[in-house]
Order: sequence, then C-alpha cells, then structure tokens
Amino acid sequence: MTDVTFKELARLSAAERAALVRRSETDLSYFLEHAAPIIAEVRANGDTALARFGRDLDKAKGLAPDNLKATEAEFAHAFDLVDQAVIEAIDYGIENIRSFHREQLPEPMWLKEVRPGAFAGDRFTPISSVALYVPRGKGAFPSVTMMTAVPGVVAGVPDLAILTPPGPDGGVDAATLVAARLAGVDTVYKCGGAQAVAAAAFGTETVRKAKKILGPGSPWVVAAKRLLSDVIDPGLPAGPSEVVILADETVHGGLAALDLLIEAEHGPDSSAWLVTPSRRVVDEALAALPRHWAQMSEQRAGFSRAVLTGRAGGIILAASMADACAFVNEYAPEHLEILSTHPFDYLGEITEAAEILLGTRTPNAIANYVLGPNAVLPTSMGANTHGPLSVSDFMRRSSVGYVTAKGYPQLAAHTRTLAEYEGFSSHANAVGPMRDPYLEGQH
Ligand SMILES: NC(=O)c1ccc[n+]([C@@H]2O[C@H](COP(=O)([O-])OP(=O)(O)OC[C@H]3O[C@@H](n4cnc5c(N)ncnc54)[C@H](O)[C@@H]3O)[C@@H](O)[C@H]2O)c1
Ligand SMILES: N[C@H](CO)Cc1c[nH]c[nH+]1
Ligand SMILES: [Zn+2]
Repeated sequence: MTDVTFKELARLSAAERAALVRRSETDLSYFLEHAAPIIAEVRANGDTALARFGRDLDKAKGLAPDNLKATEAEFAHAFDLVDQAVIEAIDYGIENIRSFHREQLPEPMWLKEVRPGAFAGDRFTPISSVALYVPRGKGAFPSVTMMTAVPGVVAGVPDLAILTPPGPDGGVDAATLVAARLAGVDTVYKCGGAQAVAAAAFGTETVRKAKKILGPGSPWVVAAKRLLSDVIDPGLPAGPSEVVILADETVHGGLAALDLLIEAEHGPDSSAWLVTPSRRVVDEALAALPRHWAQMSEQRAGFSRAVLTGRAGGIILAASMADACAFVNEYAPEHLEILSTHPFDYLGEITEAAEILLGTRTPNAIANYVLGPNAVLPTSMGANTHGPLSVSDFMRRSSVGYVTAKGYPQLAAHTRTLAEYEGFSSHANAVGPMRDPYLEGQH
C-alpha cells in the first residue's frame, strides 16, 4: 500500500471538493515578496546584477557582464556536444510544430463591406519584439525552446530573443542552443528567474528590452511577470505543470498511473490527479505506482511522489464519468488525457482544459515534444480563459476601416445622432456640415 492521496468525490463536502483545485501557484505571496528586490536590482545595475544572480542563484561559474549572450562559437560547440539522435528528434519535432503553427497564421488582412461603400476588417502584424523564457531549474528544456521559438518565427516577429538560466559551467544548455538555431532564433541570453523577466522588461546593456515575454517558468518567473505586467506584456500564465488523467472502465489503471507520472515528475510544485469512476482502475493504479517509481530516476520519482502524496495530486474516485467530467471542468487543467477506447464520447463534456489528448496512444509526453500543438499552456485555472501558446500570441490585430463617398452620408447621419446623444460636440461636428466643404471635389 502507498500513501498516495485518495479522495472519493461523493464523500467530500463542497469546501473539500473546492480545495482540490488548489495549485502551488494559488498562493504566490512568498515569491512576489522576494522577486521584487531582484527586479529592483536588475533595473538599477543591469548586466552586473544579472551576472551576480547567475553566479549566486544558478551557481554559474565565470558568468560576467561581458559574457551574458551566447556567442557563435558556443552555438557551434553545442552542435558538437549534442548527440545526433537528439538533434534529429529536435528537427523532427520542429517540423511538426512548424506545420501545425503555420495553419494558425491568419491572412495579413481582411475587409468586409459592412454597408454599401463602407469597409471594415482586421489587419494582423507581428509584434516587434518578444522575449522567450526557457526554464532550466529542474532540468533543461530544448522542447520549450522549440515550442516558443517556432510560433514566433512563423508569426514573423523580427526581434526574438531567448532568456534561459546558465548552468554551473556558465553556459546555455547545449540542446537549447541547437533547438534555437534550428528554429531560427539566434539571440540567447544567459539569465533566468525573476532577473530574466526584469532584464526583458527594462533592458540592460546586453539584453534588449522586449514588448512582450512568453514562455513558462517556476513561481519565480510567474511572480516576476505579475510584478512587471505594467512594463512588459506577460502573455499567458504558464507556471508549474499540471495534469488530469480522466480514465473510464475500458483501460488498465496501470496505464493511467504511468501517464499520471508524466507531469507529476516536473517538480514538487506540479499538480496531477487521476479521476475515474472505476474502483478497479483506482486499485490497479495504486498497485502500479511503486513499480513505475522503481523505473524512474531518484530525483523524478521523488518529485512525483511528493506531488501524489500531497495536497495537489493523487487519485480521485468519481461517482460516474459525468461526475468525473464535471470535476475536470471545475479543475480547468493545463493538460488533460482522456484514457478510454472511445475517448470522443467524452470530448463534448469537457469545456475547461487547455489541451485534450485522446485515447491510449496519445500520452502527454508525445504532445510535450513532437506532436505539433503547443505544449506551453496556461496553468492554475488559466485554461478558463486562455488557450495554448499560439501564433496569435506573437501578433497584434489592428482594425481597419475605409468609408467611401458612397457610404459616407448614411454612416455620418447615424454617427451624428449618437454623438449628439452622448454630448460629444467634436464627434458630431466631424460628421456634420463643418466637414462638407473639405470634401468638395474629392471622391
Ligand atoms: N505551463 C507550461 O507550459 C510549462 C512548460 C514547461 C515547463 N513548465 C514548468 O516550468 C517550471 C520550470 O521551473 P524550473 O525551476 O525548472 O526553471 P526556471 O528557469 O523557471 O526557474 C529557475 C530559476 O528560478 C530562480 N530561482 C530559483 N531559486 C531561487 C531563489 N531561492 N531565489 C530567487 N530565484 C530563484 C533562478 O533564477 C533559477 O534560474 C516547472 O515548474 C515546469 O513544470 C511549464
Ligand atoms: N509538460 C510541460 C508543460 O507543462 C512541457 C514539457 C517539456 N518537457 C517536458 N514537459
Ligand atoms: Zn511535461
């Protein structure tokens, strides 16, 4: 028997059921308090502060104000260091991610004739500068590099730069450099955490100031984005990974347990629930977890055990699949797997989930790396209003309007009526007799 957290939905009070949706991000007060001085330090001392935080927090040997940006030699060396199989997998993933995101690219502009002679539409243009955060606290993330860089390049952002914590050798993770180069991003800065968000927001001697920052991170990154949201657009909220595995009677609980561990292994601050109406699935999952843990690295088994024996993860027995789907919608997970031989039957019941993976051959792992959809996803109930990272996060939309001589009289008359009602004299004058002399002779 394990000490995995087990809950039976039917036996919970409303307050106990509501508590199940808590994540590590629910209370960020510690990180907000301690990120604030880091931000102030970077704002005041720029590169000197970045180098010092890199040495102190990331234990990055030799990091200095004059080597915060990856050089061409470091990119070249990275290709020598990384196994050919890893380079090929990165390339394969980038191809799928690129082909998926190209489908999201809107037409540069559309115009509709809303009334005879009056045209209105949208124009889409890339944001001029976007910083991409690639985490590296509890592991390296070339996959996040792929997921953030590719849509930015597809969107046509002219100034894309990656910020990622340096390792103990003072350098950027080699596979991250490979992924950046293959995806088409050549600027990589060696800074992470709150200090990286501050560097992108204010700019430093080395780090170019950006209009927006995208990419997931630890609570340090999430807190800094929140504190700086009036200086830099923080994009969608993407913090510690979380998953719900929804399993019905048709699958083995051991499989559900295997997939439950995928996102639970990110860190002790992850969240991971298996929800099922099947007592058999619960028992099989509980029996399988120790076997699965025995096949994991000590660090990752430790992280996932902490999650599944704590308040933010474990196994939930629902009264029915309808009850289980209702829980999923209350939880609004970042990742959802529907483990069933007929997953499409439940798809219509799910309204709140950022990513929905169907069936027994689509584990989160595949979607995290190579399937194509973006694996940077909103966490902590962000799925209630946000979708996955997409090309549109890298673009701005402008409305476009054009009224011709034919359309003008009708639109002007209605505009004048409304402007007079609201008491705006200049608005009314702009479409009244005062305009007419200026329009004479024009078509
Ligand atoms: N939502 C998503 O789409 C998604 C995708 C991938 C990863 N993730 C999540 O991103 C997170 C990555 O976190 P991580 O820790 O691996 O990397 P990270 O780079 O986000 O955080 C590490 C940085 O935090 C800072 N830091 C650490 N301890 C600190 C301290 N005591 N004081 C001040 N700063 C400190 C350091 O600067 C360090 O470089 C994980 O939780 C993972 O689950 C989410
Ligand atoms: N599961 C993460 C998003 O929550 C993405 C990822 C990258 N590598 C491993 N996992
Ligand atoms: Zn993952």
